[in-house]
Amino acid sequence: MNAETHAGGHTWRDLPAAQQPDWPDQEALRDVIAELESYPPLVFAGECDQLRERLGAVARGEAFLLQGGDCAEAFDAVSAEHIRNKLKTLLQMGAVLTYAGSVPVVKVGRIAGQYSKPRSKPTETRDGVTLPTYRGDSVNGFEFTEAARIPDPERLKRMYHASAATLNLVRAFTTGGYADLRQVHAWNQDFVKSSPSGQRYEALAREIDRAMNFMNACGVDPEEFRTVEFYASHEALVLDYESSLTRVDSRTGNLYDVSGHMVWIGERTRQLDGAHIEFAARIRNPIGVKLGPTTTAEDALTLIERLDPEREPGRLTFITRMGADKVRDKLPELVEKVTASGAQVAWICDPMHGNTFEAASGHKTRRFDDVLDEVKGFFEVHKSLGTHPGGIHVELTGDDVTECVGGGDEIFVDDLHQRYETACDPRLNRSQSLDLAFLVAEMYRDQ
Ligand SMILES: O=C[C@H](O)[C@H](O)COP(=O)(O)O
Ligand SMILES: C=C(OP(=O)(O)O)C(=O)O
Repeated sequence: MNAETHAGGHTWRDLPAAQQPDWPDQEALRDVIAELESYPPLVFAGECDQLRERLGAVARGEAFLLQGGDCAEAFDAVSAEHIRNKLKTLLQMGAVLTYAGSVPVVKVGRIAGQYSKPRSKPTETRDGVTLPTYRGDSVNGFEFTEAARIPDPERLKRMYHASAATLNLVRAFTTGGYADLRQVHAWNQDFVKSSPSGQRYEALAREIDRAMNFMNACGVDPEEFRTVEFYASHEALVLDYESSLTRVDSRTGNLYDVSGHMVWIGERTRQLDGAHIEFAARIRNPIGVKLGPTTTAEDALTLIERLDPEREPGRLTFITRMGADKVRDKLPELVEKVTASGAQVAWICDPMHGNTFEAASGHKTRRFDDVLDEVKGFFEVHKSLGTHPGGIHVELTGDDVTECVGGGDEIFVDDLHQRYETACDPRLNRSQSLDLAFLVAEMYRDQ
C-alpha cells in the first residue's frame, strides 16, 4: 500500500506540485511507479524513528547535526572510491566536531537518493541552442543533447538501484570496521602530507588516540568504537518516486518514505498549500525544510502546524540558507517567534545555497569565506537569543575538486576549470570541508 491508497481522498496529487519533470510518456511513468511500489524498502522505519530521536537531542541542544554530501549524486559516480571518499570526509569532520567541539555529532549524508534537482529555469541555452534544463540523473541526462534532456521515467528505477548500491556500501563501511574510531589515522593517510588541514587533523587524531588509550585503561570496551551511526537523506523532490517508496509500517500503521531516513523539502517547493508539504505532513520520517531569506515568521509557524502539530523534538528541522549578507538580519525574527511558540525544532545552517555566484569564467562558485561568514552569523544569532545552533548542512565531496574558491589550501578563481566536476552546484572539497569542521568546532566550543 502506498501513501495515496492509505491516505485516500485528499492527497498531494490534488495540489500544485512545483518542479516536477514533464514526463512525455505518462503510461511509461505509471508502469515505473507500479514497479517501484513492488520494490523492497531501502531503509527500515525503525531506523527513521531512531534518527528522529537523535535529532530530538539536536533540537534540545544536546547534540550537533552534520549533514553533507553531493549537490547532485550521479549514476556514473556510484563507485567504491567516490562513496568511500565522501564517507571518509564526513567521518573526519565528525571526529573533529565531536572532539574539538565536545559534542555528540549526528551524521547524516546527502547520499543514496540525492538524484533530483530543482532548477531556477526550465531551459538552458548554449551557443544559440535551447534545451530543457538538467534536473538530476533521476530525470534526464546531463549531456547537452536533445535526446539526453528528455525526461525518462526509467531513470527513477535507476535511482532506486543506485541508492540501494550506495546504501549497501555505506552500511558495510559504517558497521564493518572501516568507520572504527581507532581508524582515525587511516582515514587521513592519503591526505596528510599535502594539505594544511590534513596535518591539523593528524594532530587531532593523535589526541583522540591518547584519549582512547586512556578510556581503554579505564576499562571502556574498545568494541564501543567499532561502528558508527550514519543516516541517509535527500530532497523529496520528485513526488512520484517518493510516493511509490512510501509504505505502511507494520509495527505502527504509520506511513514512512522508505527511500531514505530523512527527507527535506527545498526552498523552491515549500509552498504551504503545495503538494510537497502535503506529502511530508503524511509521513513519519524526520523532515527538513529549507528556509531562505524570503521566509516570514508566519510561514515558519504554519510549517510547524502542518508538519509538527505534536511539537515533537526531532520531527522537524529548519535548514536556514539566508546568505552571509542576510543571515544576521533575517534569522533572528524566525528563531525568536518559533521559540516563543513553544515549538522545539532543530535549527541547522546551510551556508551554501545563499552564497552562490558566477565567476567571470562562467563557473558557478562559492567563496569559502562567505560560507564561513554565514555559519558565523548563524552562531551569533543563536548566541544572542540563547538558542541552540544545531548543526550544518553542506554540499561537499571527498574528491579534490576545484569548485569553491578559498580555504586553507587556497583555490583561486583561475583554478576553477582544473577539476570542476559537479553536475549542479559547487561543492567544498575535502580540504575545505575539514577546514570548515575545525572552524565550526571552535565556534561551537566558544558558544
Ligand atoms: O542545488 C540547488 C539548486 O538545484 C540549484 O541551486 C539550482 O541551480 P540553478 O539556479 O542553476 O538552476
Ligand atoms: C536545492 C537545494 O537547496 P535549496 O532548496 O535550499 O535551494 C539543495 O540543497 O540541493
